[in-house]
Amino acid sequence: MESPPSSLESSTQYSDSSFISSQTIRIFKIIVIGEKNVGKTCLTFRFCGGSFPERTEATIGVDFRERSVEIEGERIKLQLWDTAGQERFRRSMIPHYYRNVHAVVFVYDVTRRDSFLGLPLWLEECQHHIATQDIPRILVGNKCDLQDNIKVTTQEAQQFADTHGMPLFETSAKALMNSGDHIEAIFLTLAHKLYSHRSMTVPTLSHQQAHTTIFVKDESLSNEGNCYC
Ligand SMILES: Nc1nc2c(ncn2[C@@H]2O[C@H](COP(=O)(O)OP(=O)(O)OP(=O)(O)O)[C@@H](O)[C@H]2O)c(=O)[nH]1
Ligand SMILES: [Mg+2]
Repeated sequence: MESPPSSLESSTQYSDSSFISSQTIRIFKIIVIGEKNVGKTCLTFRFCGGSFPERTEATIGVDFRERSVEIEGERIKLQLWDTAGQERFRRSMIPHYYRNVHAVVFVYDVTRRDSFLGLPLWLEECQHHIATQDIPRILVGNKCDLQDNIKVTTQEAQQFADTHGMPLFETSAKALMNSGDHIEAIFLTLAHKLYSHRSMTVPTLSHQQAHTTIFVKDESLSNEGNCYC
């Protein structure tokens, strides 16, 4: 599979184009994984696009989103891999998801117990495909705006997170949580972890905004004719 495009949806841009042409920038690959419909696309869109998408469709293969942030005076690029939750849309992509990954975001839906109870399988998959187990990982419970329908308590989620050595964030891609932008804070926390953890330095290619989807070839998708991976 080709490398993902270097420049995608982002709410942050450089203002000085001379800076872009003369600098390199560290790029961090972050995969966002979890059951279908937990809100992976909405969370990544919200962080990179700034808003809650009106409408989403099941992710097929992977969508790339990217955002530059400044940490302690250094501009770094977070490349978010918004992965497919549905088995048939992700099966053949799994090795690509995990290759050279720098951080993992596990997402569950606080209104769906199955998405929480399935987390051990996602961790197992991750463990199976990543050689180094010390990369930053975080757990995100999404859809906290649906307060009357919460099926996973903070306590049990925290216990699970503690057991697996991950910080837990409960949030909503839809609503503003607390006073500030909670989603922003979650990804920036991860960015700080990455900044002081490990890195990959590659030249920056472009500052144009774009958005690209890679479709996955899967025999079970009888009507999906195009494959670009
Ligand atoms: N109320 C509420 N709905 C949400 C939230 N996040 C996502 N949704 C809704 O949940 C549904 C699924 O969201 P997606 O972001 O497409 O889910 P996904 O995890 O990317 O799903 P797959 O791509 O199939 O794996 C959509 O109808 C969203 O509008 C949230 O924070 N609150
Ligand atoms: Mg999706």
